[in-house]
Amino acid sequence: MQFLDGQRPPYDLTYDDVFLVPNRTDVTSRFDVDLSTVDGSGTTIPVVVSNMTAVAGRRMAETVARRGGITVIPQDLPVEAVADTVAFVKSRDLVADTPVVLGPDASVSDALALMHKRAHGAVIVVEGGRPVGVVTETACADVDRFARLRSVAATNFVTVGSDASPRAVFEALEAAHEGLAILVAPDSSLAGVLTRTGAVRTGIYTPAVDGAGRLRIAAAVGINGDVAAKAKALVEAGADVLVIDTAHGHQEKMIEALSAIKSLDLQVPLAAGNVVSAAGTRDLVAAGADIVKVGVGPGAMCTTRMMTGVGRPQFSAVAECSAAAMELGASVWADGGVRHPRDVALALAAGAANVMIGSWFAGTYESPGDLRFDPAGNAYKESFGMASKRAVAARTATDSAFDRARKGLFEEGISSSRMRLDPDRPGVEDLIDHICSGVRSTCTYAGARTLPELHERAVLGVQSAAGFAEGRPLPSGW
Ligand SMILES: NC(=O)c1ccc[n+]([C@@H]2O[C@H](COP(=O)([O-])OP(=O)(O)OC[C@H]3O[C@@H](n4cnc5c(N)ncnc54)[C@H](OP(=O)(O)O)[C@@H]3O)[C@@H](O)[C@H]2O)c1
Ligand SMILES: O=P(O)(O)OC[C@H]1O[C@@H](n2cnc3c(O)ncnc32)[C@H](O)[C@@H]1O
Ligand SMILES: [K+]
Repeated sequence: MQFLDGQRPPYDLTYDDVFLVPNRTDVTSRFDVDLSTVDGSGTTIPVVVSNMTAVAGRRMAETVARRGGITVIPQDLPVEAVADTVAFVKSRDLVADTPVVLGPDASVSDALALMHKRAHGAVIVVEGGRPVGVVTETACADVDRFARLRSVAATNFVTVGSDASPRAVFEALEAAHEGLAILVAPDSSLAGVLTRTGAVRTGIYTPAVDGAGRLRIAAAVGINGDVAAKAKALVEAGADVLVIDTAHGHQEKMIEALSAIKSLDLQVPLAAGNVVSAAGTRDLVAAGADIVKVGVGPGAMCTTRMMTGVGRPQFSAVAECSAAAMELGASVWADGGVRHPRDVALALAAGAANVMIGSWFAGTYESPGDLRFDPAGNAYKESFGMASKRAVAARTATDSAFDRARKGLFEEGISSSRMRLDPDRPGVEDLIDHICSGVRSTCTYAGARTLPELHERAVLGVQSAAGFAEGRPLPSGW
C-alpha cells in the first residue's frame, strides 16, 4: 500500500478519508479475482460476522459459511449452547438452504411468525417427512390467522432431486416461473430448498469448509474465568477458529488468557483483540495470536470514543497493525465501522486479511432477533452493543445483585437500536453479494487478482469531506 505521490498525512485516517486510485490492470474480469484469505481461518471471502448477540446465531453462521465467510458465536453463551450451534451448522448442506418446516395442522399465524427466519420467505408443509405444500406471505394475505396450513398451502410447487445440479434447479424454476425449489431425497423426504438466486450463487461462491468438508464456524471467549478450559471445550465441540475478545486487548489479563490457550496447542487459529497499535499487535502475536483483531471505537453500537476519548481512526489502525502483524507472519481482522462495500475494500487495501461486520448484518433475516415493523411499515431488527447495559445485564445475570449493579455502571454501547432491513437487500447473502461485487471490482481497478495483491498494489489518496460527498449517489437529485 502506498499513498498517492508519497503524501502520507501526519494525522490518522478513517475509511471515509481515503480513496483508491485506479492502476493500469491486466485483470480484465471481476470473476478473475480470488477473494480467499490467507489467515488460516478458511474463509473464501473476506467476511467475518462479529460476535454480537443481536447478529451472530446459527442461521447467520450457516448462511454466511455457505458463501465462504465465517461467524463468531459470542462469548456470553454457555459452552453447551455453542456446542449445539456448532453441531447444527456442521450438519448443514453446502448447497441447499435449511427449510422452515411446519405440519399441515399448524396455523397461518405460526407460519407468519417463522417465515422470515430465512430469506427464501416460505414455510414448507411436511407430513410424514414428505413435503406436501408451500406457504408464502402472499398466500397468507387474506386468510384467517387461525386457518390451518393444509387449507392455504400451494401444492403445485417445484420439486427436484437432491442430487440435481444448481443449473438444473435454476432451469426447472425458470421453466415453471417459480422462485423456490423443494429438494427431495430418493425416499421423497424433504432435503432442503434452493432459490433461483441461491442456484446462481452456488456457481460464484465456495463454501468455507473444515477438513471433513463441513461448514466452518468460530467461537469467542472472554478473558475472565477459566478461559483455557472453555477454549478447549469449544474446540472439542468443533469450533474452527477461537476468538479471544475484550474491549482493551492490550492488557495483562488478555496476555495471560491468550498464553494459557496457546499452550494447549488446540490446532485452530487464535484471533485476539482488540488493539489499535503496532505495540499491541506485537504483544498479542508474541502471546500466541495468529490473528489480531483491530478496532477500538469504530463500531456502530459503540460509545467507547464518546465515553473515554480512546480509540483510533480505523483505516490508520488497520494499516499500522497489519504492517506489524505481517512482519511477524501474523494477520489482522479489521473489526467495526463497516457501512459500505468500499469500507471492506479499504480495510483489505490497508492490509486486513478479513473484515468483521456486526450491525450492518443485524438488519437481515438471518440475524437472531425477531422481525419487527415500524409505524411506517419498514421492517427492522433490534441491535445492541456487547458492552451496553443490555448485554452487561445478560452477561452478569448470575452474579450477586451488588456485583450486577457495580458492573452496570460501566456501560459502553447502545442498548437498543433499530437496524432497518434494506428492502433491496434484506438477506445477509444480498449484502454479501453487494460487498463481494464491490471488492472484486476494487481489485480489477487496482490490478489485483488476490487480496494480498490488492494490499501490495493499492495507491491511496486522502480526500476532503467534499470529496467523499461527491462520491455519494444522489437518487433524488439536488
Ligand atoms: N472494539 C471496541 O471498541 C469495543 C469496546 C468496548 C467493548 N467491546 C466489546 O464488548 C464486549 C464486552 O467487552 P468488555 O471488555 O467490556 O467485557 P469483558 O471482556 O467481559 O471484561 C473486560 C475485562 O477487562 C477489564 N477492563 C479493564 N479496563 C477495561 C476497560 N477500559 N473497558 C472494559 N474492560 C476493562 C474488566 O475489569 P473491570 O470490569 O473490573 O474494569 C474486565 O475484567 C466484547 O465483545 C468487546 O469486544 C468492543
Ligand atoms: O460492524 P459494527 O457494528 O460497526 O462493529 C462491530 C464491532 O463493534 C464492537 N462492539 C460491539 N459491541 C460494542 C460495544 O458495546 N461497545 C464497543 N464496541 C462494541 C465489536 O468489536 C464488534 O465486532
Ligand atoms: K462508534
